[in-house]
Amino acid sequence: MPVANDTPGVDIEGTDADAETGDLPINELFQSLQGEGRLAGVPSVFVRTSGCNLRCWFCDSYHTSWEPTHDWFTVGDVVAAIDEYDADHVVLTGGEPLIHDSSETLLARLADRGYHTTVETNGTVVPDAPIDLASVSPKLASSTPTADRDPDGDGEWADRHEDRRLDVPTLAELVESYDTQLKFVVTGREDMAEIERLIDRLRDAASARVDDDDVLLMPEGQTRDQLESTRETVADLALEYGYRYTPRLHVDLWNDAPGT
Ligand SMILES: C[S@@+](CC[C@H](N)C(=O)[O-])C[C@H]1O[C@@H](n2cnc3c(N)ncnc32)[C@H](O)[C@@H]1O
Ligand SMILES: Nc1nc2[nH]cc(C(=O)O)c2c(=O)[nH]1
Ligand code: SF4
Ligand SMILES: [Mg+2]
Repeated sequence: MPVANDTPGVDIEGTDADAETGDLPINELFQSLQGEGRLAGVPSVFVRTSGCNLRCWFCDSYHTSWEPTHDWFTVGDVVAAIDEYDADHVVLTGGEPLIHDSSETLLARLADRGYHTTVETNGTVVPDAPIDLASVSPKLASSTPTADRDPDGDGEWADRHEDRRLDVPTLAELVESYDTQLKFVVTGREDMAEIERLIDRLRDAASARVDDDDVLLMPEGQTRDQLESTRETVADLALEYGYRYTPRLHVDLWNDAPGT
């Protein structure tokens, strides 16, 4: 269900509109196969919130970050919409779902109802909520929207993105609190030194283990054609470094069309 846009172009990040009402800005809600990560292939209901505290230049969900669009749903309405599907797995994504306090309420309600929940998050916020799989995608330097790569301007977001994108204590807390996969968007071999350094720092900072097979390399690409040029390189890097590779099944199957 793609939802209508009642507030075109409004930058909801940094506002507390949702905190006042308890409602969630929902960009889309649909059923598909989980396309990424450890649970790739599992039928799941996706809830995509709008608004993000980062601005990756490659964001495949442009209408939740660079130009957020959404309708406001009560948590009860979201639960009712999920219940319409015959599914055991729910994926809460965005945008950045964890910037909204009501995502915690939603996750608690879903746990009470017996759903398995995955949260797709950029790893800059630690929630207080039950989550079965924290699917954390820390953002590398190659994600920064410098003027030459900005999809929407001249690099106005670059400094804010750079300041916010990585916080090792926050990542350590996530790893300690939840069953976690670390899913890096890889643009090329140049990303590997930063990934290795970050994993080392995280292992030093966190009391929980971070195994090599909790680290997933995912090729950057919003379309089949773009993935065509990155996936083999990234698969080879996974083999070389001993990390896991994750496909992007929804791009391979449906070219990341809305609602897939
Ligand atoms: C749109 S994000 C939403 C969740 C959260 N903001 C985050 O970044 O993890 C969902 C997933 O898509 C990944 N992603 C976004 N754009 C991508 C691209 N162009 N290629 C590969 N993965 C991408 C993100 O890294 C994340 O794992
Ligand atoms: N099929 C499918 N799998 C996904 N896994 C993570 C997604 C996301 O956008 O967070 C996603 C998505 O958008 N579609
Ligand atoms: S953190 Fe996630 S939603 Fe936000 S801009 Fe990056 S990929 Fe898009
Ligand atoms: Mg996606």
